[in-house]
Amino acid sequence: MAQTIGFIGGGNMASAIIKGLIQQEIYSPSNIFASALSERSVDRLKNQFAINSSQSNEFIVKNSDIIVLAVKPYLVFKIIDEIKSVLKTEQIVISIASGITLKKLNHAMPEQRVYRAMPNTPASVNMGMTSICTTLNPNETSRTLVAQIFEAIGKTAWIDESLMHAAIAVHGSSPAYAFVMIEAMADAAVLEGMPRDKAYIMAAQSLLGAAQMVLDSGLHPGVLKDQVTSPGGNTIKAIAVLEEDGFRSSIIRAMHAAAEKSREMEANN
Ligand SMILES: NC(=O)C1=CN([C@@H]2O[C@H](COP(=O)(O)OP(=O)(O)OC[C@H]3O[C@@H](n4cnc5c(N)ncnc54)[C@H](OP(=O)(O)O)[C@@H]3O)[C@@H](O)[C@H]2O)C=CC1
Ligand SMILES: O=C(O)[C@@H]1CCC=N1
Repeated sequence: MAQTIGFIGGGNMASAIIKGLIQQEIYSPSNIFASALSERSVDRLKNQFAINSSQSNEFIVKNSDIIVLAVKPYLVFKIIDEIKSVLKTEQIVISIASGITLKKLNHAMPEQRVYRAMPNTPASVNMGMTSICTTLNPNETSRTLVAQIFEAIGKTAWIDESLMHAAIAVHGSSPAYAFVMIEAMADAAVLEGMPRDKAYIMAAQSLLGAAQMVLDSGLHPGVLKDQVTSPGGNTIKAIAVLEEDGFRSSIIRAMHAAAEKSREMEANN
C-alpha cells in the first residue's frame, strides 16, 4: 500500500472514502491528506477524521503518494492546471469525477499514472461499489494499489471506459434512489401506524437483507421475489400496484436519464 493518500476536494464522496479507509485501517489518519475550498470544511475534515487538512491543494500533492481528484467535474482541469508544477512524474492520480474522460485526464497529466474511478457513498460503511478504468497497460503495478484502496471499502470492478455511464447510473447514483425508496416505505408504514423511528429501520434492514440475498445466493432476483409472493397473498397485491404504476419502467427511465446526463457531461467538460 502506498504510504500516503491525498484528496483534492473533501466533500461528500471524499469523506465517505476517508471514513471507510480509516475504519478498515488501510491508512492511519496521519497518512491521509485532504483539501477543501472553505476554512469551515478544512476544520470539519480535521475534527471529524483527525487527518491533515488544508486549503492548499499544493500541500496535498506534495505530501501524497496517491492523489484523488474529488472536486466537482467542472473544476477538475482548473485544479490540474493549479497543481501541475508540483505533480511528480509517475505520481498516481485517480479522478472520481463523473463525465471526465481518461483521454482528457491523460492529456492534461501526460507524465502521471492516471485512473478514473466511480465510487459511491456506501464506501463510508465499507459497502461501496467502485468501477475503475485506466489506459495503463494490464501489468502496470499501480493497478493493484488502486484496486486495494477501493477493495478495502467495498467491491470493485474493472470496466471498459465506455461502460462508465452505466456504472454511474447503476451504482454511483443509485444509493440516492434507495434512500428515496426507504423514505417512501417508511412514510407508508407511518401511514399504517408504525412509529417513524422503527419504520426507517424496518425499511432499511429489509432492503439490506434483500440485496445481501441477491449477492449470496446467486439466484435470479425474480426467483427470490417469487419466494416472497404467496398465492393470493399480501405481496402480490403490492407487486400488482407497483407494476400498474410503472415501477420497473420508471427505474429504467430514471437510470437512462442518469447515463444520458453523464454522456452530456463528457461532451461538455
Ligand atoms: N457524491 C457522490 O455520491 C459521488 C460523487 N462523485 C464525484 O465526486 C466528485 C465530488 O462530489 P461530491 O463529493 O459529491 O461534491 P461535494 O460538493 O460534496 O465536494 C466537493 C469538495 O470540493 C471542494 N472544493 C471546491 N473547490 C475547490 C478547490 N478549488 N480546491 C480544493 N477543493 C475544492 C469543496 O470544498 P468546500 O467543502 O469548502 O465547498 C468540497 O469539499 C464529483 O466530481 C462527483 O462527480 C462520484 C461518485 C459518487
Ligand atoms: O450526481 C452526481 O453527479 C454524482 C455522480 C454519481 C453520484 N453523484
